[in-house]
Amino acid sequence: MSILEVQNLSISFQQYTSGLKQKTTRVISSLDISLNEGEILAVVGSSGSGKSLLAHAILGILPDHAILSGTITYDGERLTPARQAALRGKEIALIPQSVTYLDPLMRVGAQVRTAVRNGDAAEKQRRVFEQYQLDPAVEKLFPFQLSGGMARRVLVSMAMVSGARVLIADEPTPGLDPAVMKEALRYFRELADSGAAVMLITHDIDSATQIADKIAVFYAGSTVEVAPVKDFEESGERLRHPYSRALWRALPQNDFVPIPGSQPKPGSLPEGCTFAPRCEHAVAACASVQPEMRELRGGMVRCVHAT
Ligand SMILES: Nc1ncnc2c1ncn2[C@@H]1O[C@H](COP(=O)(O)OP(=O)(O)OP(=O)(O)O)[C@@H](O)[C@H]1O
Ligand code: NI
Repeated sequence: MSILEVQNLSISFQQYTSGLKQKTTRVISSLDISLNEGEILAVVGSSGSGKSLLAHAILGILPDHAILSGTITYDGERLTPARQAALRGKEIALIPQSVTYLDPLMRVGAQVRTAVRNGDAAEKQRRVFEQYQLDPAVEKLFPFQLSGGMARRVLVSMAMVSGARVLIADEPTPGLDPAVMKEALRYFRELADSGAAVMLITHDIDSATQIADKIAVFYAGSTVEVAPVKDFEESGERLRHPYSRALWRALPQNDFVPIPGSQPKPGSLPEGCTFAPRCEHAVAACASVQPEMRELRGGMVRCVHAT
């Protein structure tokens, strides 16, 4: 059952260009996504495609100058800013992409303990530190005294002790050593198997295919495809969107063929399909109308040609 639904989400930023002139730049457009209990949805896509902004929109932590439209529902009820504040870190937890989200003035053991909702906080914090190979002495340290990898393990620990029903992990693994990374991924799987919904934002398609149930592919501020993980196999011929196939084929273990061109920047998005300028199947119509997301073979795709 779906626990979190994002419908027709768009996000823009209003920025001053020169003097008092304002410019509105749309960074996410008409994005739909849903998270199911018991499932891991991996979100992949290149840098700047809008993955972190989606996470921040769900948590209600976008910067003040962000303009948001569309609806986000949690447990069948619309998420308002007040509800987001009440659920944040409790029912909906984030492992942020940046370690600057730790409170600089609070010892890290105490920070992790504040995230515990049920049971013995001290005991849970000690156990989770052990699980992620953090020495008991780390408890007493402040964030600035941690290495990048340690800070990341503290962030993962905080989310893990929260007992949240929805976990959004934004690039949780870079800088972790392979053993700790494997442990974290295994734990995401366990969380999902115990009924939570997990959104794993990652550049690492390989890890995503190992633990996710579905993969959403982002491109230039929206999803171009949502596919069951089994479609990411062999040469990717079961994938629905030309960009997903290109992304899959560009991996070193596949053909290692790069995609010519680059993702358009917000503010200079093409009129029609955002991928059309790089797509070998593009026809005139692709350049004029942005395709709608539609269901196809047990997944979703935003391409008029996909069959
Ligand atoms: N506060 C902001 N003001 C203006 N533009 C922003 C702001 N935050 C993000 N953006 C723009 O929104 C777009 C999406 O950013 P986002 O951080 O969501 O990308 P991402 O997919 O998470 O990338 P990465 O993989 O590098 O983390 C980028 O073009 C970024 O420059
Ligand atoms: Ni990001």
